[in-house]
Amino acid sequence: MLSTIVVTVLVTMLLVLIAINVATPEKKLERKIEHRHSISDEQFTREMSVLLGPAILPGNRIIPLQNGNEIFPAMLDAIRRARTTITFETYIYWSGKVGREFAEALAERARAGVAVTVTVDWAGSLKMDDDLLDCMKEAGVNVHHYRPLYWYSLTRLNNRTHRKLLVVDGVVGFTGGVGIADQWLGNAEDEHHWRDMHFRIEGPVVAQVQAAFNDNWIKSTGEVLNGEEYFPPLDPIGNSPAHVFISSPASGSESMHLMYLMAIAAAKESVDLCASYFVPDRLISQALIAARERGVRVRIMVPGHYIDSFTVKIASKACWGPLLLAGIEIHEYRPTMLHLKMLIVDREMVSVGSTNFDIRSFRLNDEASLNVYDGEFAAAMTEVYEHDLERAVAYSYEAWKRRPLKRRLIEMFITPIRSQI
Ligand SMILES: O=P(O)(O)OC[C@H](O)CO
Repeated sequence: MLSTIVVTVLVTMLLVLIAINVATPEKKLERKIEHRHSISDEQFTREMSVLLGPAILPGNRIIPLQNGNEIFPAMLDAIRRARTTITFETYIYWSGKVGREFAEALAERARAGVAVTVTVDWAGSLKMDDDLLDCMKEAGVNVHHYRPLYWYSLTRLNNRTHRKLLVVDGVVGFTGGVGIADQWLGNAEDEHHWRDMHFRIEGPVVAQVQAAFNDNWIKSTGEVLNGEEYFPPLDPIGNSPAHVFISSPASGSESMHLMYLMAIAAAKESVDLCASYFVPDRLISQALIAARERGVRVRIMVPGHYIDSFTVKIASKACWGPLLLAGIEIHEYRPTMLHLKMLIVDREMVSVGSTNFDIRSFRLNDEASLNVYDGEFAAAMTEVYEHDLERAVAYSYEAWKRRPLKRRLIEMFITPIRSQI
């Protein structure tokens, strides 16, 4: 009898100890970041460099690509010109015309002797037929599924790689919002062709894109891809200072969150945000409102009627009230699904890449973003932003208050799980 009690007490203590260890994570960012310096201030870029990891490197050329019409030909052209190495990481890879073209182009290069390495997220590629994988594997492409479903990895099932990275011969890089699927074909001309941007990158910062690819490759395979064919010397080729940085729950998950908070806190004149999935947390909402209160014009562009996630649509709108009331502008893009992820601050800094403006991207997914600190580039991106804005309609606080009761009820169910969507 006594021994049963002792064993029960010991087992209970052990379970409590385990529960406390599991339920007491390290602290996340929870305090507001004050406005101390502006984007053009050297202190701002110095802090961005050291806090996010990779140094800001001068001498890059960043070419914006609009929609599938420009994005896919540019990526495929770079792949077809590869001489030594291709590294490619993507979240969405679905069967279809685009998926087939990429698989065949990658396979062709592998057959020609190029070392082709591909990381495809397991969940993001559930709609990818096996024949595309076979086509690549038979040609010698080294393809890995990121975090496939195994009984022993269930705790990591919710942490996907959402990164979108392509590097060819270590000298040309690409990142942006695009997935490998037919939704992105065309020129955003109707609801079947999404609006998105990707960026062709040349110059010293390409090495950071390569390093970002290596991060998950090492995690998946234990192998590092190095040597001159992956990291050649990269001379300055343009005028844009930039860096590429990553975030992951496995290491430095707060980088993205921190980057957005610091950039918004630094804003003096304007914050222009284009967010395909806009579900801000409390800190981000506070930061946007604080920026507005110190006179910053804050414009947020989100998808309107056309959005592929009903839950995001509901969770997003549920948080618009205080933002609109503070004078923040929210515009709904009309022609098609707006999938672009871009932040422009004070027409000085631009952030683009895979990162959505939601809690999943800040806390759960592996992301990679490119920050460019170049007024000329930011001005060009502001023009693009304003062109898109002409195809959007402003949403008002009055309209938000008039949301139907049914919608408010659904919001009550979705809001508690908004970090997961
Ligand atoms: O997660 P994203 O931003 O790559 O978007 C993918 C879409 O949700 C696919 O439906």
